[in-house]
Amino acid sequence: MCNLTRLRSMALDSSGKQPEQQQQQQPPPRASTEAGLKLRKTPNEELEPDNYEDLQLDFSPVLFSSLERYLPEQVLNSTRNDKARFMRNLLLRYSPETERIRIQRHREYREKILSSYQRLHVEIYSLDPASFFAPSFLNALSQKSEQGLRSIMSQPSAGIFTFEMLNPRFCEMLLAEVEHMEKWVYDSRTTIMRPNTLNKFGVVLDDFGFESMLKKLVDDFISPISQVLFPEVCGTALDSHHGFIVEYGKDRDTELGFHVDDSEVSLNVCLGKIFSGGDVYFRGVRCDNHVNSEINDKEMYDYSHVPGQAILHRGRHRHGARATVSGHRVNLILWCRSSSFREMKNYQKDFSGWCGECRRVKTDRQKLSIEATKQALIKIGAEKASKPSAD
Ligand SMILES: O=C(O)CCC(=O)C(=O)O
Ligand SMILES: [Fe+2]
Repeated sequence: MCNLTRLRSMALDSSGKQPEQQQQQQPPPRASTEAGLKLRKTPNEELEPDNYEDLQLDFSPVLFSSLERYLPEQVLNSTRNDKARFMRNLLLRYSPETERIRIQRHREYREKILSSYQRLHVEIYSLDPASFFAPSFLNALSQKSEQGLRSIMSQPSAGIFTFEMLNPRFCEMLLAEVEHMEKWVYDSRTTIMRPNTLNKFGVVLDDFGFESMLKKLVDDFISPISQVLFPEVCGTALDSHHGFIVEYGKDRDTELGFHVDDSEVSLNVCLGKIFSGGDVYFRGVRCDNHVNSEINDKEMYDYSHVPGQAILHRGRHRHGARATVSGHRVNLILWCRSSSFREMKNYQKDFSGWCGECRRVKTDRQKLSIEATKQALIKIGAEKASKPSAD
């Protein structure tokens, strides 16, 4: 066992999405609008809510689908856009002032990018598997079987999967696009919104127009793969994401502190360039109650990045990145979330299936109770002590 420095939960600060706890909050059930319409006290369980994922909204689309079940009849009968507008206004009305300002700033930031950023490689904004992916990845997926998928996966440590994923040409184009974005940010004197609370460099791809491409990547590839590799969190599907670039090297971030991601599953792909150092270290999966518990030796795993190669791991798999000692390392990170898992987690008490510490405690308890039963049986003479007697 070794000691652990206190770990941080990475939260978003600029993506326009809510940190985990806030995202799960529902507005007060009797919240009312300016027009005086009241939300239902209980959700309409029979209603099949609309999907809001393709709309530019200030809150998670999943939140809109959940909230729709509380809408009064008068609003339910209107169009999807009208319902979205109604719910957005309601959510804004019940958000704290600081949150409202943050949402407004983020909206203006995206609008500025949309109206004046000129894309360098237009072709990488729509998913094209044949040109994005490495042949081995395409080939494995074309087999449409678990065996085909597992044939390209290495699992060097429990719950960490590595595989060749991206084509070198696609990596080059995305790297060039990122440089082009940074130049635009500098030239236009825009204050860039960073990916999360730990990275001081890097850029959110969703803000720069990659949202629908990344959504398709999650829907068609990462979600089905995760359903096979992580059934405990992806039983249904991954239905939202936060996609960004991290950068390390001289004049950039050097390393990344020990943390867990705000995701069910995280994809981390190295795009290049030439660098040394920058290994990612993993230290076991933990639930909220045990993020700072000790490390078991078996949970220690260090991974060296290779351009084009991906790591897929649980967001709750504690990790950090060591210093990039020379050169420039750039990675594509995709935090993928499942709303159904998050809803379930609210009342799911037993995490022993996936948290290393819950599992250890449960096993210890089982051992103790087996031993206690044995001792009780010995006491009442129903069983002999384990050591055979001399005669
Ligand atoms: O630098 C890396 O490879 C890890 C990045 C990471 O863990 C994150 O951004 O959440
Ligand atoms: Fe991370």
